[in-house]
This record gives sequence, structure tokens and C-alpha cells, in this order.
Amino acid sequence: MVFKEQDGWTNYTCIPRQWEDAEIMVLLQVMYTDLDFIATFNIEPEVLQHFLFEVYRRYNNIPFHNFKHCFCVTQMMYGLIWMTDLKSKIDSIDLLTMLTSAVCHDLDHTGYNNAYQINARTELALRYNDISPLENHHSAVAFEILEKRESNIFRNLTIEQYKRIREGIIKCILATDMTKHNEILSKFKMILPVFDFKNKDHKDVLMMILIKVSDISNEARPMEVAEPWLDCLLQEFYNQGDMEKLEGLPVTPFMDRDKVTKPSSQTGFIRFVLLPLFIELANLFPCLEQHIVDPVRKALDYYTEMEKALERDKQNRAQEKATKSKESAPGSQAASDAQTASVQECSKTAAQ
Ligand SMILES: Nc1nc2c(ncn2[C@@H]2O[C@@H]3COP(=O)(O)O[C@H]3[C@H]2O)c(=O)[nH]1
Repeated sequence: MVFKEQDGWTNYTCIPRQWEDAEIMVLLQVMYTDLDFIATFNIEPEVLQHFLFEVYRRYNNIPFHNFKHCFCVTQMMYGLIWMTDLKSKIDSIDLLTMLTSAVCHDLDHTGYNNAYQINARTELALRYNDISPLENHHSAVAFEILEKRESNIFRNLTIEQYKRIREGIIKCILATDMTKHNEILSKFKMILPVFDFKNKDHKDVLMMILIKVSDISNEARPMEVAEPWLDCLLQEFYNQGDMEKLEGLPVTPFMDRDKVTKPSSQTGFIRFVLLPLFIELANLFPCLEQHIVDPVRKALDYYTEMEKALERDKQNRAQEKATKSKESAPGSQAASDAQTASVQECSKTAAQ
């Protein structure tokens, strides 16, 4: 199989941006097959195809939160399941919940975050009373797709199983709202010393952590994969910042193109969000240290260097500008030297 652990980590971090959407859809089917979901839950291949096609149709053509991002997140979730040997620790329903949550987690994302939705009083903010408008919407669209018999991959599940999976998917998708980040991470840290895979509350928190890690895992990929994704993310951020300025709304600080640079955006995010989250997950699964923590530390070094270089460049340019304006200012030493030279030149010519 394409993604099995023995194939090596690089297969989990391949370059999906270069793959065609049709190929991605096949790879997603492979994941469902490979995790035994087709056999265990009697999912008909044509229903799975229909479901994935509907999912594909409901991702928008925007710079970052598009179908390829959905694939990356699902691929990371799939990789995490294999690397942590989760199959031997939690049951198939939970695994199916996690993979399907990853597939659906950003359905119909508009490219503008919750802050914008709320400040601009969009239809989504009104519908969901400003409570995680996007994540509520992603989850609702997922179940709209699943309501149709021809694309309901859960149609052969028992009522009890369906209920459990619906509850799990809603919980996982809502957990991707970053305003819930500290709350979820604190819960995880608290239960970590006594973590028990048989305890439902513990398992629920772990599932939320796993989708969160998958969702923001670009920097765990090789730099040649991660950096173009960052460019896409910044493009989407800057679009929103521009729109907020245009509409007279509060400008989201990390989306303001006049204030945020590529390295400044990453150093803070890696230091304060990624590493603290990834390190906790690696405390439960030490094997993840090399796969997700180490590459993120390297990315931090890379962007710290880039930030320093940018700062040096800025200082050099400021110095050059100051020297130039000094030279051209009337009465300055440089100007008077130039003037003297030119007078001397003139008088020499006149004398000849
Ligand atoms: N600065 C930065 N933010 C990120 C990165 N990856 C994810 N995010 C943010 O984390 C958020 C997770 O939820 P969203 O996908 O809604 O939006 C994402 C971005 O705002 C990253 O690599 N750098």
C-alpha cells in the first residue's frame, strides 16, 4: 500500500500540491480501504466514491483552505494512526470518525476566518450566533452530504453506531476552532499522566488533539512542501486583512500585510502553538518526536534565521537611506565637499 509505515515517513509528507484532484480522491479511497473501513462497515465502493466527489465539490477554490489542504490533513491523520499503532488501542468506529472528520473538517470554507464572519455579521455568524460559525458550518455541510443515501458512507451502520460517529465527527470538527486551543490542550495535559485508552473522556480529548495536530501540521513536512503552503496561507490571510481594511472592520493583526512577514508569522506560531501541542502528543507517543517535533524545531531555526536576515536587511536599508539623505541635504559636509570640488573644477576650466 502507498502509505504504510514501513514505506517511511516521506510518504506521509509527499507533495500533494502537485497531485491532480482525481489522484487525491483515489488516495483517499486507499486510506479507507487500508484501514479496513470498507470491510468492517460494509461501505460500498461507489458510495465512497460518491461521498468523496461530493466532498471535493464542496471545497472552494481558495488559496489555502481547499481540497488539497483537506487531503494533507487527512493524510497526516492517517499517518498518525499508523505511526502510533492506534488500531490496537481504540476501536474502528473512532478511527473512522477521525479519518472522516479530517476529510470534512473545512468543507465550504470561504477563506475568511471566524473573526471576520463575526465582525462582518455574515450569514454564517448570524446562523450560528457567533459560536464557531465556520466549524459549525463545516460539520453541517458534512452531514448534508451524508444525508443523501447515495453518498452516505455510514448507511450500513446500526443506529447506535451512526449516533456515535455523528457525535464524534461534530466534536472533532468543532475542536479545530483555534479559540478552543488552550482549553483542549490544558485538558490533555491534565489527563496525560494517567491516560487510559479505555476511558471515553480521555479518548475524546485525544481524538480532538489528533485532528488539531493534523490540521496545523504543515511545518512537520519537509521544507520544500511546507513553505509553499505557508505562502498560500499568507495569501489567504492578506486577502482577509485587505478586505477588513476595505470594509472598515478591525484588522486581524496576523493578517495585516503591512505588519506580518513570512518569518514573523511562523516563529511565533511555532513557538507558542505548534511546539507546545506537538510535544504533548509526543509525550503520549514518544515515536512521534522524530516525525513531528524534530522537523518543527528545524522549521523554527529556519524561520528564526530568515527573520534575523530580514532585520539585518531592514537596518542596512535604513542606514543607506540615512546616508543618502545626509549627502543630498544642503549644508551637509558631503554636499559642501561636492560643491567645493565642482567650484574648483569650474575655476580650472575658466583659467584654461
Ligand atoms: N502562522 C501560521 N498559522 C497557521 C499555520 N497552520 C495553521 N495556522 C492557523 O491555524 C489555524 C487552524 O485553523 P484554520 O484552518 O481555521 O486556520 C489556521 C491558521 O489560522 C502555519 O503554519 N502558520
